[in-house]
Amino acid sequence: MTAAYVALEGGHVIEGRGRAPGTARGELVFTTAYTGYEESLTDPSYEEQILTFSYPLIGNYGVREERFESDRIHPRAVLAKELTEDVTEWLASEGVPAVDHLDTREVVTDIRDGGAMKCGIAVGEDVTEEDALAELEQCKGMSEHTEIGAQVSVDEAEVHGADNDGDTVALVDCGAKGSIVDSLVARDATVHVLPHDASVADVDAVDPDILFISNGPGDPANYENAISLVEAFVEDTPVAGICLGQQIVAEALGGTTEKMTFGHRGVNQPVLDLESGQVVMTTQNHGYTVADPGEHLEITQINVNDDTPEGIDGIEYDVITRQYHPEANPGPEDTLGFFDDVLAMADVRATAAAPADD
Ligand SMILES: NC(=O)CC[C@H](N)C(=O)O
Repeated sequence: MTAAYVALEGGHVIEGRGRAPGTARGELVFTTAYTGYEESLTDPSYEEQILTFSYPLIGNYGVREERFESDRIHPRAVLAKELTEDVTEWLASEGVPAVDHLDTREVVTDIRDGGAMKCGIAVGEDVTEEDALAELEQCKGMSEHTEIGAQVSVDEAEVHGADNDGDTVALVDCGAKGSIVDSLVARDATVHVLPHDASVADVDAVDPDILFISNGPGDPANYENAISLVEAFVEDTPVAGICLGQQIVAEALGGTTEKMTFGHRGVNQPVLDLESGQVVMTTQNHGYTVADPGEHLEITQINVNDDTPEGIDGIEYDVITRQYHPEANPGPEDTLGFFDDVLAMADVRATAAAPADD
């Protein structure tokens, strides 16, 4: 059996069965999602993290590229109770260490008690506990990954839905999931996916109806350029954001963000809409949250479990953001209407700007 050691912050080492070999370090988090492992593993928001699946069997319906959210696996390593051959081969083919046959309840309880924590992993024929501890020793805290946006963003602008007749969206790619682009293109939008460090002139050049800030990994405070784009455009252009995007919009408009203890990761997070009183089930993957929306934004939706902000609207500006993932990959589709609401902001603007018809 291939040896596998998982060293947790504080020095506790857990042994498991080695599946995909290698060494890795990252922030240890867990997801309670029971389906959608292909979407989760290819979600760029998991960059620099080690992902524990609390659901006991991962890989039971194979691996299909059409379900991928990006072109590679983003977590640095994967832990589960049982990984199938299919998913193990996929992880191994991308050099991502994987461990199973360990007590994932113990790992999840440790994270719930201690918070998302640093972790080192060593998997292979000859590895020792010390190899995992050496990885742990070198592990940085999430907010120290100051260039994380560059690791996941496109380098050059891309256009999707070029032949569509609808709105033009400038999507600032801080690690965007593919299904966010697909959801907009399916609603007749032309989406210009711009690098995370796009300038004001780059955004102006596509003359967007909507400025959209994507999801992405790491600490929102490290996305200074995206924050400055929101500041530059919000007075004249409707702004939308998902997950990291909500946090960036809040930072830009005088709000603040903070790190949560262990965050929300799963596909059954209940969210209450404060106006309608309706609760919907949502997909989530975040470790930071908006602490204070500031005076230009109001909270419209909250998490039923812990009251954290899930939806935010602009007070005097056209802004809508969501902390959860309305694109629902994986996850329930209750929230897809968000994309219609975003694009409707452009229509309202156009109607208001049109000359009176009399
Ligand atoms: N999915 C995301 O966009 C995650 C946002 C941010 N990195 C967080 O962990 O809170």
